[in-house]
Amino acid sequence: MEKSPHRPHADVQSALRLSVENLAVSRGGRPVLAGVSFALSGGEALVVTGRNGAGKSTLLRTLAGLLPRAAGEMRLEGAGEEAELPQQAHYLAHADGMKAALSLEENLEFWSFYLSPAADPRARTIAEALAVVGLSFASRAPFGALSAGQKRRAALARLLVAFRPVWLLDEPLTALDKVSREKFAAVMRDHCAKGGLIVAATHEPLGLEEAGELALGGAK
Ligand SMILES: Nc1ncnc2c1ncn2[C@@H]1O[C@H](COP(=O)(O)OP(=O)(O)OP(=O)(O)O)[C@@H](O)[C@H]1O
Repeated sequence: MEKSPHRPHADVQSALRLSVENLAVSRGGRPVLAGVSFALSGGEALVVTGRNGAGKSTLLRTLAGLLPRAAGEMRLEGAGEEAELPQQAHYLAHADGMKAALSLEENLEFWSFYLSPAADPRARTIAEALAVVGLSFASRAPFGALSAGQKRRAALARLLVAFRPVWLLDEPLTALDKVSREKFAAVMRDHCAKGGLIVAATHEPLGLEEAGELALGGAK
């Protein structure tokens, strides 16, 4: 199960490193993950694959600090003083994490402040993030009035309005059309080019051709 993804951007010299060793996680008293090990550095991406129920979401939730480990180690190095992985990571789940009655702008204002209360030059403004995901025209619309793909694009904008070096993405392309998929692939490549790292669970190609792959088979 161990996999070492190769470097998509050899020129990126980043001290950022995420290492996971012998991770085991149980859910509902049943082992879901066992012996999961991988390591990746700034500039790299890891694509997590596996059948339904293999434990992809479980792995991401564990990395995000939302599920306890039964065994194993997870370490993030080189991210600065506040080096705890959950505080350094954006976690994009299946759910979009937005309030239906608030406008897109209001939702992103909340996330920007919540995720990064201090101004950070590496973060995009809300207007910039909405432009990147092609939703400038809907900034005042209530989130609940958006289409499924527009909602997902809004959720992706959340990754941009606060800077976090680690992106944990669960099926990020769900409901996105072809153009939006290509745009988001470029956003992910840009994040890696700037020294960030990505762990993404997916059933379909993400457009990160040089990413490593971790194929989960589920715990025996
Ligand atoms: N809240 C829960 N309580 C108990 N078991 C759970 C819970 N959530 C998930 N599981 C179990 O954990 C296992 C792994 O689920 P997980 O969602 O991580 O799989 P996945 O690989 O992401 O699947 P999919 O491709 O369907 O999204 C499954 O067998 C599932 O039934």
